[in-house]
Amino acid sequence: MSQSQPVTLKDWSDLLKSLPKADAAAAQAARARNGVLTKPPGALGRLEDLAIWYAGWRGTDRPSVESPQVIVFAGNHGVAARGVSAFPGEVTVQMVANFEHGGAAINQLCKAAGAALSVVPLDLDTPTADFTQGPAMNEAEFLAALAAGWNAVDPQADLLVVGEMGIANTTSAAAIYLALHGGSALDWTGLGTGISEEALPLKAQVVADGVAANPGRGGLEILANLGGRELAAMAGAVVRARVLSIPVIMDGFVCTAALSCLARESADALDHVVAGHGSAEQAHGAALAKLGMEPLLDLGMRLGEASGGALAIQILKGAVACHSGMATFAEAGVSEG
Ligand SMILES: O=C(O)c1ccc[n+]([C@@H]2O[C@H](COP(=O)([O-])O)[C@@H](O)[C@H]2O)c1
Ligand SMILES: Cc1cc2nc[nH]c2cc1C
Repeated sequence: MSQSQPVTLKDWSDLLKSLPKADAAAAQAARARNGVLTKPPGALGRLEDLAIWYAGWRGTDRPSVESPQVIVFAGNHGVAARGVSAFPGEVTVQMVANFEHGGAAINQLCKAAGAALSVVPLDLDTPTADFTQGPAMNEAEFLAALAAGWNAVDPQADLLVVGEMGIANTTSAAAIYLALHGGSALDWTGLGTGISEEALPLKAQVVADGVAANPGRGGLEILANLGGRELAAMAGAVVRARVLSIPVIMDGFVCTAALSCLARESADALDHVVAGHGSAEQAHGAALAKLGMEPLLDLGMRLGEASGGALAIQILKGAVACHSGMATFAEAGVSEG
């Protein structure tokens, strides 16, 4: 589908309200095929619905996963200066170099999954503003980050995983959840890269201050005010994937925060997205529940950098391989129950 790139905030908001739907006929045909494959009905559990979901978005009842793309967006946060992370802000740029040299977990997980990795650093020399003092990004900065996400998607990919790197961005994510869902700052604040339990109240106070300083409650508004460039870019990439009919696996706590802002703008915005894994960050389960999503994996991971999403590619590949490659009862001469 040729959808021109949104430019203004109104373009983004209009597009979110008129997103393309899955191919219902392809999904129906895939459901019928699933019903005659050589297995007891339902015996492949969630893999069955996963394959049908993928078929609907790819527009064919026997799809395959050949060209997954993983994108890691990186951004720096003004709020890092508040002492909310166990690591200093310079680790963001250092880890980007590590991604580029192949030394990070995500490099190995992409290799293992047969996925292409794109690394997109976003103005790392210019951290976003400290959101306890006002919006993290102005409109121009926010639009540039959304556009960077849009442009990073390979139109030839048949699956997209988005993830991020950004010291202090679990503070940003917690503030987004508080703004979206309410409750108390402590409900949404966790240990991130591994701050001490003693440091948690200070982090929660920064989260509360950020939400108090930024009263807007629209999804894009919250993303601009409390997010960061890498969060906005993940959102931009996921919208582009939707118009290209590329299904998406999302990563953990930070990724889910960014995409939850899209769901606030439009209830069906994440229909082409599944949750790759449940992060160990304590509020991720509640955040996924708000989206009505269950993660594919739950391995106690809390790394970010798209790692949980990249690992989940292998689950999706398994689901789609069974769906498209298995024999039917008729083909195999197996008696149905
Ligand atoms: O997304 C998650 O589930 C997640 C949970 C904990 C930490 N992270 C990663 O750790 C960094 C943010 O942690 P922090 O403590 O600096 O806010 C950032 O680079 C994230 O990719 C990510
Ligand atoms: C070393 C390190 C690696 C990461 N990868 C994603 N977030 C990260 C945060 C740190 C601190």
